[in-house]
Amino acid sequence: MNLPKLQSAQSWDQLRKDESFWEALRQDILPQHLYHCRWFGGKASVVQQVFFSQKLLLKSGFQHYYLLLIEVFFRESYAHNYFLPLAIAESREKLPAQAVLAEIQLADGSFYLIDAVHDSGFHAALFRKIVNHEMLMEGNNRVFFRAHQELEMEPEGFRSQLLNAEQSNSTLIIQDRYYLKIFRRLFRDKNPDFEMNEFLAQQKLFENYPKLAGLIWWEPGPGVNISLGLMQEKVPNEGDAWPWMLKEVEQYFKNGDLAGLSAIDKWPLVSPLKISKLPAALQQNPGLDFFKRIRTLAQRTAEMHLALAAVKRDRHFAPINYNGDFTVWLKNRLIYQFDARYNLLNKKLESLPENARLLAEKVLEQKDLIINFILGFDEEQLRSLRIRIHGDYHLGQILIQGHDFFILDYEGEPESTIRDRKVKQSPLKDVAGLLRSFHYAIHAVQKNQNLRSLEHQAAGQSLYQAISGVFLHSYFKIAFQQQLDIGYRKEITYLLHYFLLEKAIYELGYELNGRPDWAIIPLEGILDITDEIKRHAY
Ligand SMILES: Nc1ncnc2c1ncn2[C@@H]1O[C@H](COP(=O)(O)OP(=O)(O)O)[C@@H](O)[C@H]1O
Ligand SMILES: O=P(O)(O)O[C@H]1O[C@H](CO)[C@@H](O[C@H]2O[C@H](CO)[C@@H](O)[C@H](O)[C@H]2O)[C@H](O)[C@H]1O
Repeated sequence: MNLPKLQSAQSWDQLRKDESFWEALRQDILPQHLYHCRWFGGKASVVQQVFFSQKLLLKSGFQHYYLLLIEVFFRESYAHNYFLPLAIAESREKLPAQAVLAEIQLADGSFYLIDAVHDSGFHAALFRKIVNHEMLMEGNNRVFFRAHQELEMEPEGFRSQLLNAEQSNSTLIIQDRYYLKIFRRLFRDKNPDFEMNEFLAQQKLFENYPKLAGLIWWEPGPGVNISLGLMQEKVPNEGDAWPWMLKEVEQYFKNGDLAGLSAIDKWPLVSPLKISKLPAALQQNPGLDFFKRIRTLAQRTAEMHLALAAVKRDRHFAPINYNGDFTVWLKNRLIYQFDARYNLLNKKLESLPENARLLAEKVLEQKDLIINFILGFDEEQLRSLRIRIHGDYHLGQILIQGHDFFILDYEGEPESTIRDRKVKQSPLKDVAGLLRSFHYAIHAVQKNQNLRSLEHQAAGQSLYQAISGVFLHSYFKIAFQQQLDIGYRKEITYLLHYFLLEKAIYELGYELNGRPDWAIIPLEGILDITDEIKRHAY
């Protein structure tokens, strides 16, 4: 690849002085470079201008790095802020192409200008600064590094690596003990992941999340906290719960007496079910051990919510009632989202495979029912409380450790603004997220293995209602015993229907934009839920 070239008469550590260098970087290099970055969320838009809103020099021994806050303006009249740390490298041999911005000729030599997350010296510098509680400062412009436990640099040398996952952030694994998540898209506010982890760490009521080890944030002026980094202890694990569930579902279809499993009576989507009441065929396959694990997952979910609901004094976390403002916000947001999805679906209809197109047409026919249901939300009918929730709860956010589960990534729904992600919601919204994820896993296996017979579909439905039922039974039991206010029975059913529909609509957009061959799953989900809504005649 032909790299752009930049030059300066200054050395790397004095480069601040050379305005023309930064102008060239801002105007000629960054607008193109951003499109190669995984974390850049504006790929579907056209970059018009890039500005540096802040620039600080980070020194660590003889190494120098520049920390940049960049503001990207799009032709579509909106803007994003990102964090871009810069380093120089003498060679680009071991670097992935997207790590390198330009070749640069400076007073102290020729280098490659790179994203500093690819430089292990930068990892060590960040960690050292966290360990020592350091601060970078130029006037009122400050970056804080704070450890949340006793940390030390390992004497026999520092080890780190950049996690190579499809991510919207950059994660460093440090000394194989800590995960340092560096937020790339920035907001003039605490990131919810940062805020929720700080809260859970102070409060010590919930155990099954990665323990907080350190934080990094930027204060460009008094009272402004821009979260830059969140460091947590590594949770030893056997992978996340998504592949685990896929494997269980695959086994289920492989081992199963399909005739018996598909003959099981159907029951409503959100009914709790005691393990001992499971039909015999399901007690054998996938088996009681599997359902006990689902019970543990429900317990951890309820414990997370109990911890998030426990503090009354902190206004960011104190549980609150439903009110008119919330209802207006919820309806507007969901109607807007549904409209956008409806139009997108119409636009993509012809390009969808035959089976997806048939489902899409059915979903399009449900437009009035869906809109009426969304607009029917009435806070006067609701007695339960709203709390801070996980917000993007699915099987991929849960790590498996032995027979237990750890819950990660409290950043909230990626498409929402930071303010929207912090709005207090029913904890049942998270529960609905996970129920959708169970549905996803079953349908993903059916899709990948082409298990499309009526028997396979009915056996899939039996499994889905059993997993959901066992999860709900256990979650409700703990919620009722420990006074987590999720509402009276009818309210719970209504809220679960509402959030199942909301999540499936969200997923439809996510899939149509990112992986259209998966769109069939939320389409099926929406149709299941609209059937239930019709049965309840809300
Ligand atoms: N503390 C941790 N312990 C073990 N694995 C972790 C930890 N934090 C993150 N991971 C791994 O990194 C992946 C991405 O982390 P996550 O917080 O979900 O980042 P992102 O918000 O960018 O998706 C997780 O799915 C998990 O596999
Ligand atoms: O990347 P994030 O963890 O923030 O979540 C986004 O990507 C998820 C896909 O990986 C998406 O989840 C959807 O697909 C999952 C299976 O891949 C499934 O378990 C979820 O239920 C389904 O919503 C998630 O919605 C999106 O925010």
